[in-house]
Amino acid sequence: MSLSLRGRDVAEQLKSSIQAEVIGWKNQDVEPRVVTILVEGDPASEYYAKSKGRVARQLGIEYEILHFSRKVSEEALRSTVQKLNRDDSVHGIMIELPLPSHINTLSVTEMIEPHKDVDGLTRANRHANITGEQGIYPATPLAAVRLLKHYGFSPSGKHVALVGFGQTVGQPLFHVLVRENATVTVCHAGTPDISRHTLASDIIFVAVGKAGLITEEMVHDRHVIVDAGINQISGNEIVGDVDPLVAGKVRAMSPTPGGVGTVTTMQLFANLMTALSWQQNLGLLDLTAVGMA
Ligand SMILES: NC(=O)C1=CN([C@@H]2O[C@H](COP(=O)(O)OP(=O)(O)OC[C@H]3O[C@@H](n4cnc5c(N)ncnc54)[C@H](OP(=O)(O)O)[C@@H]3O)[C@@H](O)[C@H]2O)C=CC1
Ligand SMILES: Nc1nc(=O)c2c([nH]1)NC[C@@H]1CN(c3ccc(C(=O)N[C@@H](CCC(=O)O)C(=O)O)cc3)C=[N+]21
Repeated sequence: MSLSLRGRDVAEQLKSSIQAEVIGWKNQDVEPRVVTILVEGDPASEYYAKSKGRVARQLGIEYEILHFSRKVSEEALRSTVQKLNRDDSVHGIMIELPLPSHINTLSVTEMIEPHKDVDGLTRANRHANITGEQGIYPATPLAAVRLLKHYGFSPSGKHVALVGFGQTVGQPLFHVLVRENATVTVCHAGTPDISRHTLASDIIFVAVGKAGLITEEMVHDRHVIVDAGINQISGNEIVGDVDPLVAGKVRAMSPTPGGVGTVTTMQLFANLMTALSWQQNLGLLDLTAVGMA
């Protein structure tokens, strides 16, 4: 029987520690507050913006969605971000991606004050993740590693096959894994024989966005697999990048839904706590200690 790396317990544990921190801030008269910029028209973005709101409520964090029409100008979004940067009652700013094609995404995300950039999207925070300096690192990579470590699997000294080197997950995850002392082989669309690399690895992380990409022939029975992929198939069904048949062939695997995504939402608010300490000049938390709840 293979082990299912479910995210729920991990998220619950993280939730308790965030709740305690929120109470700590409120005792100091700081009301943790985040604002999400949502350009209407992308159903997935609207769904995630709302689900983050539900989690925020459970945590006692104030959460506001600013809605914009699809025709919104780049300048309007940039000036909104600037206004939020200056507002001391706002501790975190999130922009739902993707933005409509007439908007240069980077020109908007770069406006976010790095101390309020809970998604870790800005150049300053991306760079911090590469060098290991103080910063806010992207939530999904932190969530993926947190999930793995929660179940007692350490990437340290292990050979990891990382499949997918995208901006949101794979690329930042590479740096987190190397800092965790893993030896990482990166596979992407240009890699001819991915199975060669997965079969030589101990742990597989996958974040591509292609259902059924990782098949039975690509795994062995000692593999631990963390699947961050999200694919919407037939109507509302969500699946990962790993063929479901693989689950029975490996030592452990994260399910989708119920795996990395569940932890990601909570990790965003853990990032907000990091942002708050940074803003209040109390020094950053140790971001490399993703295994510490
Ligand atoms: N669980 C969660 O909380 C989250 C999940 N996601 C999901 O993670 C996935 C990745 O997202 P993101 O980082 O934005 O990815 P991108 O779309 O930016 O990049 C995709 C990556 O996959 C690679 N790739 C494409 N086709 C193949 C293939 N056939 N074989 C191997 N590699 C391939 C690309 O290669 P190349 O570099 O050569 O083009 C690229 O590196 C998506 O499914 C997304 O929905 C995203 C955010 C949060
Ligand atoms: N800069 C940026 N950062 C992101 O973090 C980011 C992004 N862009 N673009 C879109 C994707 C998508 N994303 C998800 C977050 C949580 C769940 C989640 O909670 N999933 C649950 C529930 C799914 C369901 O309700 O069926 C699960 O997998 O179990 C999913 C997907 C973040 N994204």
